[in-house]
Amino acid sequence: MIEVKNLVKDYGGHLAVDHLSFTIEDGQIYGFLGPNGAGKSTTMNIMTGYIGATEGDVLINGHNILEEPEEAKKCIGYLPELPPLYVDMTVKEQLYFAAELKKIPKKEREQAVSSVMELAKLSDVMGRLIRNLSKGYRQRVGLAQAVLGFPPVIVLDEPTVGLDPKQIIEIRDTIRELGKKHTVILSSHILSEVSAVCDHILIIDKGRLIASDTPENLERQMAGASGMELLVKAPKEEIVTTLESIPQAADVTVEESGEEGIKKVSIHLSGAEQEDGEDIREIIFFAFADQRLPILSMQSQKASLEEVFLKLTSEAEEENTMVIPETQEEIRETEDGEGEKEE
Ligand SMILES: Nc1ncnc2c1ncn2[C@@H]1O[C@H](COP(=O)(O)OP(=O)(O)OP(=O)(O)O)[C@@H](O)[C@H]1O
Repeated sequence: MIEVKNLVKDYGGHLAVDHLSFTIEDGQIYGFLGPNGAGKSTTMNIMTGYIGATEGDVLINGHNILEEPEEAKKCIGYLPELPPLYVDMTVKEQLYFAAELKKIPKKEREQAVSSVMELAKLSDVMGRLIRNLSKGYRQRVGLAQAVLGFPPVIVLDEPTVGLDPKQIIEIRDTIRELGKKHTVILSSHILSEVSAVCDHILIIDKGRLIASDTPENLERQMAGASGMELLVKAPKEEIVTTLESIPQAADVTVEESGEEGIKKVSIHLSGAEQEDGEDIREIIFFAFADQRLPILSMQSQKASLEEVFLKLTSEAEEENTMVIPETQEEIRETEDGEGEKEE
């Protein structure tokens, strides 16, 4: 289990991570989702002991990454955004070198290296120099390196960035395979990427956690952003009056459909008003039927996960517009985020 408690990273006045807390349970695939600059890499770098935090704690299986870095790091394999590879080494040399750094006992190294080469499908290129490998193969070497020794937790920062569609599918399959026996945390700014492989999604924006749930629950939670579109044969006033009796119909627009006497009705449904088990389609149907107003068509519009993501991140944006830098100095700091640079 990983516990991230009240994590803060301040890059000289620019809060890249802003009091972030979450828990990662064992044996699941977690997606760390957020737009560019949300603070994903910074958080992952802190969680894996690459850089320090300004405030807060990270406990990996009970070991504090700052106080017991060796114990904590033993539990984690990390693929950073730019995998550290020696271009003058062959794939095999690189992996043996990584095995040595990870203190895998000498007699176990051969077995450890060959099993990760098999997992990352590198056996055919084991003798090639890394400088001669394609981006996709380099990524696989980085992944193999992270997985070496099969630590319980695997952290992957944007594992598919820059890969072609075939390579993306291959890496996803490998991640799914890893997820059977390991806790996997991967970051991405692409929603479809995360929803394709993850059991749980953490959405982060401007260094803050704005949602944490299963992909299904996130979609359900957003039922409020869903709506209905109807074609109704009735005058506008009667449509509006009929819909006034339905509390869930929060926002209604009635337009000409193009066909005489038929109106196009768009209903925005308010999630807060919806009760479990009730089907809004039936409620709307009977409301119009009672008034003898024929519905000619009815279509539900469910919020996609993409919309959930956009809505949540834009809500966070709106909240943030309240914080206006006052001095020129603050403006400059906010714009370039310069400060204590860490590599
Ligand atoms: N060493 C640094 N010094 C100053 N600011 C930094 C440094 N590293 C990152 N930042 C800033 O911190 C914020 C978060 O960056 P981070 O790389 O963690 O985001 P991210 O979510 O991983 O984005 P991306 O998907 O673009 O990598 C950004 O505004 C970035 O410019």
